[in-house]
Formats: sequence, structure tokens, C-alpha cells
Amino acid sequence: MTISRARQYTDIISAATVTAKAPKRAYVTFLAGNGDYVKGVVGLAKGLRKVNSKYPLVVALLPDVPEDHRKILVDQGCIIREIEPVYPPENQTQFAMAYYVINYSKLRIWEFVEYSKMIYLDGDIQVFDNIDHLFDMEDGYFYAVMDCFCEKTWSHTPQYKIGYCQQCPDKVQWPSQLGPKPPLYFNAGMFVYEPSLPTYEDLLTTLKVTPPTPFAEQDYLNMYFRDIYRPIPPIYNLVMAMLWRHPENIELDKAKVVHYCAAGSKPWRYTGKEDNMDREDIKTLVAKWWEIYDDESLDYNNVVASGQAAEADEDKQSGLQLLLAALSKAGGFVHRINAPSAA
Ligand SMILES: O=c1ccn([C@@H]2O[C@H](COP(=O)(O)OP(=O)(O)O)[C@@H](O)[C@H]2O)c(=O)[nH]1
Ligand SMILES: OC[C@H]1O[C@H](O[C@@H]2[C@@H](O)[C@H](O)[C@@H](O)[C@H](O)[C@@H]2O)[C@H](O)[C@@H](O)[C@H]1O
Ligand SMILES: [Mn+2]
Repeated sequence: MTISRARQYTDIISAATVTAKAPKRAYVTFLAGNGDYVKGVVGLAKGLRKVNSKYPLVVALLPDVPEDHRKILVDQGCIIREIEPVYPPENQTQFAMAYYVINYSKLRIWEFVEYSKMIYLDGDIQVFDNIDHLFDMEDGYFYAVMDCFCEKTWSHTPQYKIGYCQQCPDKVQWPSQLGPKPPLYFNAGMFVYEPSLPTYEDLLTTLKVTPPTPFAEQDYLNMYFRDIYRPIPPIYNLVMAMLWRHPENIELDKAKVVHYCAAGSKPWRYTGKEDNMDREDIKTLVAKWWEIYDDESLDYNNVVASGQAAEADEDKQSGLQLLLAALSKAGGFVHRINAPSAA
């Protein structure tokens, strides 16, 4: 084989290895409307930066998110991806919250197949400790934290009516006359999943023939992934109501992810007037959220600038070392520079 042919093969192999990149991972959140949830997403982006997460934050946003909000997110280092809304079939359902109807649009994130694995986080979530290790959990499952049925948002359900909650299954036994105990049910504000086009297509097709229910896409995702759902500890999604509903299941100081989903707990709208919002732990969690949101050192441009400054400094240092090394070849000169000054 001639040299040039061997060289050709080497070039092809090196090109192939470059293109066969390691599978990509990212966090992803969802943003709709022109309201103040954009503050939640900015807070989340800064929180992930503060815990030195290795992966970027993708924001799946609806067409109604205004240009100035998109710029804010790009300036915070987010990767924005516009998605089309997903609506459930025509229905008379009374959603637990009227705006939940837009949450079906979250289903678009299964189309982000340039990523092999993603962690979805609601915009009203903050990450206080690094959770990158969750990406290394076994593939082929849907990981999320179990929800709680005790808030009045669940008053439409049989479990609420009889006082049953999966967080304390022995407190009120599930009566056999109501049929089988409900399967484990997760909160859809945080989950670890693998984007996949076949799953994406099937999610949208199945949705067309699935009557909507009060918790909208959360109910739907629970039904759809029921067979591969694996519960993960509540430290990965502290559903706020757990603090007063099941304090025995919570170790607040160990919570890595806090979900500001209780009524009145959204930090950017917090007044402290709603039920439970005057609790000291809630006030502390809201203050912790604002500490990150207001921390300018966590702004993407400042982090990049300080990184560039450090790099420039490093370059300067290594440049100086190179210069000194070159000079040392000139014999002795460097000793005078390095020689400790006579005390
Ligand atoms: O006006 C809205 C309402 C919701 N969301 C997004 O949809 C998610 C789910 O809604 P929310 O967190 O309010 O539901 P909860 O967890 O409080 O039930 C939010 O976190 C946001 O990411 C949004 O961007 N704009
Ligand atoms: O569209 C349905 C939503 O349902 C869930 O929120 C609920 C749920 O957590 C209840 O258990 C609480 O009682 C309630 O306060 C809270 O709003 C998800 O957090 C959210 O992302 C989204 O899927
Ligand atoms: Mn939420």
C-alpha cells in the first residue's frame, strides 16, 4: 500500500471518529406565554450553572414566547427550540388548573433526538446540587419522583376522597371494592427520559384517542410510561406540598431539586398570603431561589467573561513559562529572574 493510500485511510478513520461523537445529553425545560415564567427558566439556567452542571439547558418554547424573552434566554446560555403546541382531543374536562391544557406541548421534547438522554425540569424548579449523575442511570426506563395526592388539587379523585396517598400507603388502606390500588404515580415536573422518534409519534397518536383528565399531560405520561416508570428519591424533585403533607418522607437539607409547585410558591410571584406560604421553610426556599436569580456572577456573559479572563491569564502564564524556557536555553539569565530576592 502506498504512503498516500495509507494516509487516505488514516484521514477517513480520523474523520469517522470525529463524527461519531459521544451521545449528547442536555437538560430541557418548557416555556409558554409572555408572562413571568421566563424568570423561572432564567433562575433554572443560573442554578444549573452554579452547580457546575456539564450539560446545557434546552428551552422548548411555544410560538407565543416573545422575542425579548427569547433573547434573555439566549443571553443566559440557553439553547432555545421553538415547538408547536400539542392539544388534547376535544373535551369537556375540567383541568385541575385551566392553563394545564398547554402542558401537553411538553410532549414535543421526545422529538429532540439529537440528544440520547435528557432530564426535563419544569420552569418552576430549582437545582441546588449537581444531579448530572442521573444521566448515567440505566437506559430504557422513565425515572421520576412520586407525587402526593393530598392537596385539594386532587379533590376530584377517589384517593383524595378516601384519604389514600401513595406517600403513606398504610395510613388508609386502599379498599378492594374500589378495584386495584392505583399504580405508582409520578410528578411530571422532573423526569429522566430518552428522546425517540417512534415514541414521539406514538405519544401523539395515542393522545388523539385518550380522553383528557384533570392533570393533563402528567396523567397522560403516567398512563403511557406506566410499565417502565422507576421511582427515584424525593431529593430529586421536592414537590413542595410534601413539606406539610408528608414531612416524615422529606429531608429538606438533602433536597437537590426543589419544585415550587404549591399554590403561591412561585418565587417570582411570592406574596406569602396563600395557605402554608407563611412557613419558615417556604420563606427560606423562596429566598434561596432569589439568591441565585439575583446573583450576577452566575449570568452567562459574566461566567464566559471570567472564564476568558482566566484563560487569558493562563495563556499569559504559559506564554511566560515558554519565554522563560526559551531564555533558560540562553544560559543562566532565568536564574536571576527566578532567584529569590535576598531577604
Ligand atoms: O404560563 C405558563 C404555565 C406553565 N409554563 C410551563 O409549564 C410548566 C408546568 O406548569 P406549572 O409548573 O405551573 O405546573 P405545576 O408544577 O405548578 O403544577 C411550568 O413549570 C413552565 O415550565 C409556562 O411556561 N408558562
Ligand atoms: O399539567 C399538570 C401539572 O401537574 C403537576 O403539578 C401538580 C402536581 O404536582 C400536583 O400533585 C400538585 O398537587 C399540584 O400542586 C401541582 O400543580 C406537575 O408539577 C406539572 O409539571 C404539570 O405536569
Ligand atoms: Mn411545576
